[in-house]
Amino acid sequence: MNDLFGPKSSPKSAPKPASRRAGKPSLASGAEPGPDAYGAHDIEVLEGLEPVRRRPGMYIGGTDEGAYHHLAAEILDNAMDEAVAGHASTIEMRLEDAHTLMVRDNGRGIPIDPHPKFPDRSALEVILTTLHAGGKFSGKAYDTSGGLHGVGSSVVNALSSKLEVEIARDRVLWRQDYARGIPLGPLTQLGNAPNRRGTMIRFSPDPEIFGPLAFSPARLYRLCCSKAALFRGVQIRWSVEPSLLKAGDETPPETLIHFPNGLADSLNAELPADASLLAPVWSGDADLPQAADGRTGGRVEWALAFRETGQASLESFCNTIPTPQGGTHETGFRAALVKGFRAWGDHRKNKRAAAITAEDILGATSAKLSVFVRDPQFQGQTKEKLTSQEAARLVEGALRDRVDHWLGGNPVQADNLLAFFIERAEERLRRRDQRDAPRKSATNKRCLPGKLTDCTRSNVAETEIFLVEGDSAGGSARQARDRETQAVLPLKGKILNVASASVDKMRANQELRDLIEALGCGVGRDADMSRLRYGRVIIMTDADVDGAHIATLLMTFFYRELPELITRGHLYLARPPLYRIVQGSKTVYAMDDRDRDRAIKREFKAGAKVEVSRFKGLGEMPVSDLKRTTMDPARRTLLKVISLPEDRLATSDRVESLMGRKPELRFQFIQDHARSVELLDV
Ligand SMILES: Nc1ncnc2c1ncn2[C@@H]1O[C@H](COP(=O)(O)OP(=O)(O)OP(=O)(O)O)[C@@H](O)[C@H]1O
Repeated sequence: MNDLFGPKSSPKSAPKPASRRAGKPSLASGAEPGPDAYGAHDIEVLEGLEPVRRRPGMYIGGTDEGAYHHLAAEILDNAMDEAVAGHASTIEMRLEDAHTLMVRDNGRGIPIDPHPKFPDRSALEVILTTLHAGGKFSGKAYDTSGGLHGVGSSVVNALSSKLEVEIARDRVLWRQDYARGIPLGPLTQLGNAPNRRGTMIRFSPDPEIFGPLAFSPARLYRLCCSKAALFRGVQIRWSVEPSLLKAGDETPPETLIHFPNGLADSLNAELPADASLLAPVWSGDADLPQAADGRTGGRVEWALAFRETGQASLESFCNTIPTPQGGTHETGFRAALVKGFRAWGDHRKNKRAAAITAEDILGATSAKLSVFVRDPQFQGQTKEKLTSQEAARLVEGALRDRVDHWLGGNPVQADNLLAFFIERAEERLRRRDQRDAPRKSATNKRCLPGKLTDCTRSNVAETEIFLVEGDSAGGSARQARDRETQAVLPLKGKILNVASASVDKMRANQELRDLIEALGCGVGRDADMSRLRYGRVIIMTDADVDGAHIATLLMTFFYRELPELITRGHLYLARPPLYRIVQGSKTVYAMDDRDRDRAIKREFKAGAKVEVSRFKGLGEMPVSDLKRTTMDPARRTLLKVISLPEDRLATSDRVESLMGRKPELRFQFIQDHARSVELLDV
């Protein structure tokens, strides 16, 4: 076996090993290191703030826009820590020019007395020029701070072409200036400051590190809003030099940001006006158990909006630091919610509640969670994930009781939510079973696509399947459907154009395969209508040009591959509205612009205000509207797709010219008919 560490050349010619006894390595005579030899001289020891400038990514996660704005967050976080500790009430952030930001607080001010370990330097200078210097290690000066590592300010200083700091303490104002982490002079007393206290930092990120990047007013403003929502005891005065706001930028040039109801205020502000909520926003806060030494154990605060439709989200924070990658506080939060709802199910003797998971709840919820804990552990300096083990237990413990109380105090609401989550859980299980079915049983011949949400009734004539455009519309349709008779199959975007595709390409296309499997009756020569699994096949796409295109592709597919679906009258088009028009308690839906204008003129009182909303797509449409206008058999209108026998030849020609392999025919048709197109929705 080769000795991996042994000499590569023959023992005879090998240089003698360097002596270790001398205490200092020596080189064998005549063996001067060549210019390429790797030795001690290659090992650099970076001192002071040099490592930050050489490897900024390690401290701020990179040198991109996110990292650039992370510098602002570091300074703002220090001011927030001062506020959360009860020493500051107002923070000011001003974007003075595209590259210069000023942050000021009215807290205690960074200490300026000489540091005991470095008596010739102020604590301020030590903080700004030394890594791992800070007042948050012991927990004496701050209970639950976002700062932990003692590097934030020094990193900002190292990466700034200039940084000015002013401290107002004991009615005296001090100032020191830095460039790239190096003090430009001593800390100097500027004079008396009888009405001022706290810290002001003005800095400009170094273009040598960040190139041409600049601050984004919108991003900084959002940062201030999200911080202010996390601590109701603080107000943030935001301003930006107005010339930095581009046309159309909705960022206010100056405003006072304050959320007296904390997370609930900010969640409400972010929810779309027409968000269909299953219950009013639920928010609250609770203390975490005290530490053994009697000091505060911290707090947890939450706000939840249970949504019938729309995008689910969970935004979490620890000690005001955003944790986009979640962590242990989220684990505790999820556990408290799921256990709470299952317990409510037990209380209601509803055994089906046992199937609920945290995903079933949070997959239909916009939520915010903020915790304040002592000595938090994060992953890395950018602190994107909380890893403190005890946070899960503390948060779950504090929240569990509150969930129980809330559900018990609002039983009707609790029952509604429970039913909704059970339905989500059962649907998830059904999907899983459908996916696993062919694997579980070799005798099960039918292999239904995983995306299909089937209906339960066995009498085929009474059932229908909705072919919908995309997963988001699929989600809404699943909620709006009648589970017994209506199935939903979401199709991803535009399906293959079968009129111009080869048979092999068609067979390989997953969307078409899913569709064929769901219908169950085969296509082409294999088609057997007696095996069709639904009485009606309904194409339901958005009421816009893309939707019409998808519907056309589907109709072409059926026309070519399963014509009997049309000739026997099984194929339909749903007619979702494009507009909802409301005046007082009256609501009217309109299919298109003309319909809308006519409705406004004829159906509503003239002069009074009407509210018109345009549905961006089926996925955005509130479930109740989708059900009422498009899916409920008692109230909807469907268009039946027909092909008259005498027209078949003409239809076939037209399909070939519009959808087939000869684009020149399509072009000719568009030219011939361009004048008859009145309105194009693009
Ligand atoms: N605005 C401020 N008011 C009072 N003290 C401050 C302020 N900003 C910074 N300090 C003091 O300076 C110390 C160092 O701050 P720095 O930002 O370098 O690190 P940190 O906040 O302790 O930890 P982290 O590196 O995790 O942010 C803080 O611990 C605090 O004692």
